[in-house]
Amino acid sequence: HRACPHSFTCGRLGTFEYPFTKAEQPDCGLILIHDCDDNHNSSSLPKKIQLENNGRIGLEVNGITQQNSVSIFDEDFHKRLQEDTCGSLNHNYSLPSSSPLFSIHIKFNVSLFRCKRGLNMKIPQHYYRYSCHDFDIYYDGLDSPNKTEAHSFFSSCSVLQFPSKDRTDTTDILSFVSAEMILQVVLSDDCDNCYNHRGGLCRLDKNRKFYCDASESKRKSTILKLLLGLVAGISVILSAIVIIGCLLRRKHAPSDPHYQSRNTDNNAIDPSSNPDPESGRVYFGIPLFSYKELEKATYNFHHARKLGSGGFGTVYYGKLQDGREVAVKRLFEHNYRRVEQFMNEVEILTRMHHRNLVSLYGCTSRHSHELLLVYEYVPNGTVACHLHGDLARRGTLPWYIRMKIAIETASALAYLHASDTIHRDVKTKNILLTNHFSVKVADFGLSRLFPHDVTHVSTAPQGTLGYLDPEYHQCYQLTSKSDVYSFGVVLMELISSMPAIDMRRHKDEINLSSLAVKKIQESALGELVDDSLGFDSDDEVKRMIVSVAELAFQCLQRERELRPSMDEVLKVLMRIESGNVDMAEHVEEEDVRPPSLPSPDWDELAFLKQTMLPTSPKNVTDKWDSKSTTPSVSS
Ligand SMILES: Nc1ncnc2c1ncn2[C@@H]1O[C@H](COP(=O)(O)OP(=O)(O)OP(=O)(O)O)[C@@H](O)[C@H]1O
Repeated sequence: HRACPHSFTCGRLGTFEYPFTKAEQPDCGLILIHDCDDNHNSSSLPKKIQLENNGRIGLEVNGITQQNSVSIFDEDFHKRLQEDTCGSLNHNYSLPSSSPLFSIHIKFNVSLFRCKRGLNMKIPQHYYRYSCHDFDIYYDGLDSPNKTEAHSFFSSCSVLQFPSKDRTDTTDILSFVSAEMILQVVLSDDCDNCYNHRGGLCRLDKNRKFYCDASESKRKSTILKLLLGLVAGISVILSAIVIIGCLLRRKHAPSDPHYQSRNTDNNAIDPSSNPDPESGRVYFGIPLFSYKELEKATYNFHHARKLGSGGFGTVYYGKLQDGREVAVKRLFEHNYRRVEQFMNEVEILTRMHHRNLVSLYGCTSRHSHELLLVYEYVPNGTVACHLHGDLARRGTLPWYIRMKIAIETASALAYLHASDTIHRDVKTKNILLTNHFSVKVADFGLSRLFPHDVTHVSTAPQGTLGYLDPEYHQCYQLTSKSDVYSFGVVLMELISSMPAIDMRRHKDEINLSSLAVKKIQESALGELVDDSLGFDSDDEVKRMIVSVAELAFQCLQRERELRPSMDEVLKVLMRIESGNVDMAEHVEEEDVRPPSLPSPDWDELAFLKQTMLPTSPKNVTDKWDSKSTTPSVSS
């Protein structure tokens, strides 16, 4: 398998790694992808996946979501669902039987209850009924995670499992159950050990028993052993000569105090004398992890465990000994500036507890071999990824989920601001999602605490192009209104599904903020809206999108005094979502109040009584008077 590449490209689907392999190289992986090399024209063949050796080659691959997950479309199942819905819902959906080398899981599985017809019962809240000739199907439109109550309620019915695109609230069974799904491939322990630790490839022998084909790595390790033996032999001979030489010199010369003291100093700084001093200690109230433990949890920072990279380091997936799944951020270099950033991030995060902020479980100490941060693992990718990245698929992020994302992000930012903290790098790549599409705002690496008595902090510009506050860029002055500006860009991304910067757009439209402001001023918001959201077909969705665009326009004002505060943004979003003008009484305490760090200035009552943000001078669908409040139209 020396000829096996570490990864391969499959047309527009991107890069795949083991256990996937091109059908042309079946020995290089466990799951074959067909027609990867057919990319010559736009109507190239759809790529197909073959889950079993000699099995059906029927499932179309839509994309790769994470290193071990693919998004697929089962055309046969789709046809059966459309043509004979009841027949297809009569039995569980099943995938080919698992191999001893790996198992395949459907990421979003939904449960349906198939009950005898005519059960005259009052069905639980959120549940819907779909009637067939011989039976009725009941399902939870919200697919709430706690099924215990439902299972006892439907105890006389059978439970069936089907794939779903995501967990969406739906009354239509044909969008709830879906032929589009994400498959996750998990290697067996033996195979995982073989591939990730021994550098081998997993194989089955004639009797379908596992063996690890590590022939090349064995050959390499034999050569290595021989080399090591040779080096060790030479070292022993050289050491013997040096020792004999020294003994002879001592015998013939007076003692040398300088030599002795240098020797002692060297011993004092030998790092190996204290190999793992940090394990189990606590720093700023958070646990310190030992480097070794994290090395083990991430399989020695194996490339296959890499979740992504940012400006400060690389993030790896890991599993701790106690079973917790974690994201370990490994900072690039151990120099002073980064140590400062690291400690800053640790200090801030330990003091922040909010349901929409990523939790920090712990870190290694500043004296450790390497600086590592251990975060809760948030499994469902970033908002950027769902909007215009690897996970983007038409219609999978309906408007009401985007609204929820906007509100939860605003809630996390309002909380940070109420704790006198500026995020500094608000962007859709820093908004992570759980499997239920709840927000976890991440990456406080650029945050700085600022004292109560100053209105800005003067510091070098940091942040990401496309989201940068234009005033901050000019004056190097940072206030919480810089986060509000960036959040305005996030709102426009949620409305349009376009990236904040796109070099392929016309030069005046490279920045989404400029494009958005231009379209709003031209009364052409409709041209910007992602056409899968129902802007033209659903009046309620249109009302919300128009109001959110109006709010985004205010966030994008060039002059920061004209921008609303994050509290105001949150309240307006909640009002837009509910359609209720008098929302003040419904603001939940935890939405903004910092529970562990109440600011002395914080007056909750005053906050709740605050009037709502006045609406814009004109509706965004009207022509905007550019003189009154013109946001930044340049980068
Ligand atoms: N807690 C986490 N759980 C799951 N994945 C994570 C977590 N934190 C980060 N990631 C993944 O790692 C990637 C890199 O994260 P990181 O914060 O280092 O950089 P970034 O936000 O992409 O860039 P920048 O350095 O500009 O902020 C993210 O895009 C995300 O996919």
